[in-house]
Amino acid sequence: MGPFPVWAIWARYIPSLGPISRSKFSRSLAYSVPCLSLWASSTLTHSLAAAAAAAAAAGGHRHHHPQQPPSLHPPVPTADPSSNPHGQPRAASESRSPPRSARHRRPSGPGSGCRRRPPPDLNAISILLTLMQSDDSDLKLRKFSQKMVKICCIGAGYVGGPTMAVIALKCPAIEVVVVDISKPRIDAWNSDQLPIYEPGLDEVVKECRGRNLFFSTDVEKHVAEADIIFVSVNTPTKTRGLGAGKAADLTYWESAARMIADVSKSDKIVVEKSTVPVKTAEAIEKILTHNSKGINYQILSNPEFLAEGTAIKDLFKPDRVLIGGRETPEGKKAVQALKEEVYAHWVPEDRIITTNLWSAELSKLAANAFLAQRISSVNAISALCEATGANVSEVAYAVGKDTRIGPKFLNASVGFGGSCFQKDILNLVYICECNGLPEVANYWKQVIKINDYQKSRFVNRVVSSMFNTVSGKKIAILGFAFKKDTGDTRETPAIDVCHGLLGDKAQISIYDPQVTEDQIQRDLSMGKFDWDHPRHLQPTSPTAFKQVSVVWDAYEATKGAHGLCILTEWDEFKTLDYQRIFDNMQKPAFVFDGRNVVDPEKLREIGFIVYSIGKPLDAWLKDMPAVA
Ligand SMILES: NC(=O)c1ccc[n+]([C@@H]2O[C@H](COP(=O)([O-])OP(=O)(O)OC[C@H]3O[C@@H](n4cnc5c(N)ncnc54)[C@H](O)[C@@H]3O)[C@@H](O)[C@H]2O)c1
Ligand SMILES: O=c1ccn([C@@H]2O[C@H](COP(=O)(O)OP(=O)(O)O[C@H]3O[C@H](CO)[C@@H](O)[C@H](O)[C@H]3O)[C@@H](O)[C@H]2O)c(=O)[nH]1
Repeated sequence: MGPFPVWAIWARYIPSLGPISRSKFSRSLAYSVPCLSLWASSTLTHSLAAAAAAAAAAGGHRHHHPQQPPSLHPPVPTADPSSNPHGQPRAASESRSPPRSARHRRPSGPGSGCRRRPPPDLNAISILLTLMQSDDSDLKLRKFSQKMVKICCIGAGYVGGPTMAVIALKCPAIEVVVVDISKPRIDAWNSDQLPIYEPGLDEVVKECRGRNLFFSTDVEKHVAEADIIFVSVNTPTKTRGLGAGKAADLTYWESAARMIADVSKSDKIVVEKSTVPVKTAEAIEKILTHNSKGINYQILSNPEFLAEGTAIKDLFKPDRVLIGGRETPEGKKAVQALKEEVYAHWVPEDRIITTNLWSAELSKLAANAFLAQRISSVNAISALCEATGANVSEVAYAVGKDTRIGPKFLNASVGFGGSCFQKDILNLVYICECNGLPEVANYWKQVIKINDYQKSRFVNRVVSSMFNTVSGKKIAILGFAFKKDTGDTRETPAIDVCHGLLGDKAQISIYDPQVTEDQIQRDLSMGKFDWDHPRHLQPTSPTAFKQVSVVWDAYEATKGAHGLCILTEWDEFKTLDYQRIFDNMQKPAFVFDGRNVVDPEKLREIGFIVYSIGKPLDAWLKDMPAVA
């Protein structure tokens, strides 16, 4: 099969979006082998052995794929400037540092934003040190280098990019190609300015790119050549039809599976990296085997547990790697192959867990539900703290000291955000409902309800404290990303807080060190769940919010403001000159700390009226209703 333009691939494999070649699909159904022969561990081993021989002949394990187009290797200087996705194809320049002087200029127009990167931190330094030490571990692992395995990852996003970069780093004998339908995103991966900001990522990519790590839009070619295919595409919440607002939309997964079936000529291990509903592997298996043309596929579930902002650290030292497969001899061999060929290169044996497929798929949803539940638990307690005079930090500390509970993930906040928690819990809720378990569904729904309550409670505090109206008042928003150390704004609580304030006609001035004006305007105008589609498919309203301005400096954002809201826990917000901020604000000057990053007592000494989530209330706030 010859090379295919990216858009053609898209149209071809998504029935609802383009003219899929249905006749072709029926044909392949007709000629597919009706009975899937045994998973060819032998066949795969043969192909691996053949590749190994080729690699040996090529003279070493730092193999460059002979067919790798040369254009993949040199950095591509610019990406589509209009691409600043909501976690989707993002212009390379967007998360990067403008010259210092430029930071004082307000960005205007789509894609004009350049954000500075925080100075190198200890985390990045420790990653560099690990990189320097990795030569040593490579030596230990040369035994694997006799085999040349080729990996292709479909989806060059927050998961596909970093995970594959780390696999390439830790497994120099494996060639890893990350493919995507988005050209701007691939261009950015091939440039000096990567499409996502993640501490330590640049160093890892620089080490491997062009050696055994490649980024390409030639999806079909690399899928056809791969032994192991990771699928790390979007799995958004459905917005229409059956299960709308809850169920996972598997359009992108299905299109990837159909494409794999169509272009494969050799046996494959297909790995679910995306977070998917339980039993997705069964559906994928059906698509692949009905189109198999005698090719053997093994489907594995290998969910990703990295958190943004610490992705590289998490990938270097995962708490666990989970691999689920069929409990057949062939399934077990595929699990072993992924374990030994890939993860055993750097992950200790006792951290690699193997399970059946459904346990692995469900564990991912369950893990996120448990994590989010902790945050909703502490946030629920934060409301009670405010009502009673208890301090949520003290309560969380005391509770977390119980070794059965533990101290992590007990920071009260304005609410959890990010692309995963809400989506995955909704997915879990839907699965429970489909399995006739409404009580279980309602239990998990409550985690999201408390999260929504926490966000609206915060907005109510702002409005009610400021004489029950913010109409025409300038409110500064410090922090828009869903957490620190990332430029990602997907499901950030800042969106809901801004909508709440805009609903009361506030004038909003936003500063975030990593998020651009274009992105913020897109976020505020996008429909619920629309953000989780590839950029070119995201519907957005063309109108920008005139009451919203985005500035490059916290002092600029707060100048003349009546109140300021801290919505992301960026370290720099701890050390701002709050006296200077106070002097330049309207009086009375309010601080609403949604992340508990400032010391409320110190700020009160300056003269601020301070609200901190779950902390004893300022005398001023005590007289105000908790709910406006
Ligand atoms: N972001 C996280 O921290 C995280 C962590 C663990 C798991 N996950 C899960 O991983 C999956 C991917 O998440 P992400 O944050 O990387 O998303 P993302 O939007 O950043 O990346 C997905 C990429 O897939 C591409 N894509 C979609 N369909 C494609 C196709 N048919 N062929 C080729 N490319 C295609 C898109 O263009 C996009 O670049 C989701 O299921 C998510 O729930 C995310
Ligand atoms: O004590 C806490 C911890 C987190 N948060 C908030 O919770 C959200 C999610 O944070 P975090 O879990 O650190 O980031 P994610 O990148 O969303 O990672 C989660 O979602 C990923 C996608 O599935 C999983 O892979 C990770 O294991 C899981 O931690 C953010 O808004 C945080 O500010 C709190 O409010 N309080």
